[in-house]
Amino acid sequence: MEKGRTTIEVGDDGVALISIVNPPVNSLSIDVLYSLKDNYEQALRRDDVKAIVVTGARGKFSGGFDISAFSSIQGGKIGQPNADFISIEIVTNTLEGARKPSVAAIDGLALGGGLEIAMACHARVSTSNAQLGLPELQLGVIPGFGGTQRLPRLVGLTKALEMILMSKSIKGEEAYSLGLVDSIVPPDRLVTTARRWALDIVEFRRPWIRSLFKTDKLEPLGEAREILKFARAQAQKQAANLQHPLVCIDVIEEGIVSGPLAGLQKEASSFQHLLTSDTCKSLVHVFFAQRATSKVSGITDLGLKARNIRKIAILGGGLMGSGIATAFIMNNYSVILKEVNEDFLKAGIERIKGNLQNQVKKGKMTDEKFEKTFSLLKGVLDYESFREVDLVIEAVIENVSLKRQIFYDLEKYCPPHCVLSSNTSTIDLNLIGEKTSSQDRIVGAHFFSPAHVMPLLEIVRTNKTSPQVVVDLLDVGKKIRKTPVVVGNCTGFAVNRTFFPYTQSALLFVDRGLDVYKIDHACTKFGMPMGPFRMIDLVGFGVGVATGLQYLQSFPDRCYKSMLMPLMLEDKRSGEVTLKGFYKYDKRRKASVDPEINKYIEKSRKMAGVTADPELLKISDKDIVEMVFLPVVNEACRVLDEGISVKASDLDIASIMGMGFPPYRGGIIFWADSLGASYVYNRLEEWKKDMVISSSHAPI
Ligand SMILES: C[C@H](O)CC(=O)SCCNC(=O)CCNC(=O)[C@H](O)C(C)(C)COP(=O)(O)OP(=O)(O)OC[C@H]1O[C@@H](n2cnc3c(N)ncnc32)[C@H](O)[C@@H]1OP(=O)(O)O
Repeated sequence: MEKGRTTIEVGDDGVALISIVNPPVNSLSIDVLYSLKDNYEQALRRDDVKAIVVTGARGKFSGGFDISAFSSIQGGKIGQPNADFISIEIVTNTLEGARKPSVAAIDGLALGGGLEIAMACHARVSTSNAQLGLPELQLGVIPGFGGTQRLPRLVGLTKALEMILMSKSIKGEEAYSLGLVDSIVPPDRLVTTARRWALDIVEFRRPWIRSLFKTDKLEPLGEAREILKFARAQAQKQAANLQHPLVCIDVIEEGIVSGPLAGLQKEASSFQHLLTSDTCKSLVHVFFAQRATSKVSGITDLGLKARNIRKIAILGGGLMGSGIATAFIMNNYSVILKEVNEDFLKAGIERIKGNLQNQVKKGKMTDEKFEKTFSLLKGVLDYESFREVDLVIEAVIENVSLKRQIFYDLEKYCPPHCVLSSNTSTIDLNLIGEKTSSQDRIVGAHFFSPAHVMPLLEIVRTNKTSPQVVVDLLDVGKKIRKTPVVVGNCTGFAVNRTFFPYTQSALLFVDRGLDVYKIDHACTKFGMPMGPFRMIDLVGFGVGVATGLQYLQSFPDRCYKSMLMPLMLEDKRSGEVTLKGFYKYDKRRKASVDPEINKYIEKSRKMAGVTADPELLKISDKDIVEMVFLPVVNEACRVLDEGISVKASDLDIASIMGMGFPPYRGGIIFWADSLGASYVYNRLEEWKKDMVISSSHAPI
């Protein structure tokens, strides 16, 4: 692979154009940074150079420090970069401190270290579409090349904190209005404008600004301290387990209180320290694992090109179908929604309209865009208009014979190139396609609810699904901004199957004496958005019991048959929809504990023939988390062993995006690896001995 570098080209106007060249995103490898320093020094030495313009090759300024180097540093393959040297010697002394002015010409990306280089230049010219930001916190580190010091001085503390703590990037236009860039120009005039700007600085027609020493945008000290205090409280509230946002705030504060040079020193040492933290290792793993999901051996390496899929038909306008339709129209696809009668169709269309109206309410969609998006939807009651569709997604209720009939009909009405997919979350696709001779184009497109919000798309292939169909769906998934994982066919597929022990073990431990709310609390403290019981309430007991039955049929050897949910269902407690489940809910759906559940628990224990073990009441949150998640790890290993998932990292992404597993723990398998295989094995063996699991009563 070619090494990253920068190039230098001196024009007749006396401007040296230094370009960052390191495809695909012009990341800043150590080679690039040293080459940047060399070329700057050359420009400063040469008498024919009056000023410098820095830009990125092929319309991208830079995507920031080379993240692949993070893994190499963490794995000990290469030494730690000297952040002090890069930030102070290269970025501050050589670039910002140069005795010739420089201007950044920004197109495409200026992220992380990329924006930090641009901020060290004496002015910035940008295109309106450029994307500027400091997303380092997403990787478990903080900006390390001066970003914590220069951004607040360019845009003010409040905006800088918002951009850094939320890893929020902004477009060129907004950057201009904030003062982060000095001018917006079309791409074809970018470099010429930047050259002219640099010469104007030489000729004193424009100011020569060193952003590190700007003070006009900084709030007065007292006010700044209040803003930082608020930011600290917010950071702790949002992710109590994370340290690096707090470190970042400390570093920013240091610069404000003790001056920018002290701030730079603290930033460099903190960056260096965080680079080898567990959080950074996990988040870097997640970054690459997410990108690896769309590289599927034996499918995406065959040289197949995705076909142009434009017309989509969706069967079923229930919660899932309407969510899926929303996801497609929001990404400019024409969608036909089919229902069985006028009333259902109307309800489905209303749901989709409601989803879009929510976007408008949240300020994410204009009224005009709403009208345009909604007009992409067409409701129908028959298959006539299916003759031209490229992709069908069936999202009707989980009933095998109904689905079988639907696919039989689809084969008759849809054109032969049309991809026939099902959104089933559990049913074997071979059964669904049994009556057809189109099994090569039958595939699972399993979305997660709410489908227009949740980022994961599980693409399920059977032994007969053609690679072309998978390639097509991968492409469509990307276009509707989903992260796809390609998996094999079995009950529950990869994601739900891996996670079914999450609720199973929780139910088992409640029968054995653990407290429902203590389990949920331990899981949320670990970083889950909600514990298993709150999740069951949200999904609804009806679905919970039905899927439990499916697992019982497919995996009878390892299903725990708790009576707790069926008992509660008998009393019409079925979760959040009935305002009563494991929790009780007020009208605004706020959950609170409900002592009434104890009577069901007692009954359930009795039916299981067990008495509560008082020892279990004393166990730590760490033990609870392991008791709930290690069985999930065990199932994940089975899923890998059977080839349902081909890469462990796919399950990491699925656990994060489908189940809310905390990304800063790297995903279910990455987390298990951090504990070690023998530790996981020994703990599971321990519990197996302690708890002889009865299987004599009705399923969950
Ligand atoms: C000291 C400094 O303060 C520290 C830093 O700068 S840390 C780095 C800060 N920068 C970032 O976090 C940006 C990370 N990258 C991104 O968000 C996105 O990749 C992007 C917005 C740049 C481009 O997105 P998109 O066009 O969808 O393409 P995407 O598939 O993500 O990336 C394209 C390729 O570039 C790679 N890539 C992207 N950013 C990279 C980076 N900073 N370093 C190394 N590789 C990078 C990806 O791994 C991917 O490689 P692949 O094709 O082999 O899978």
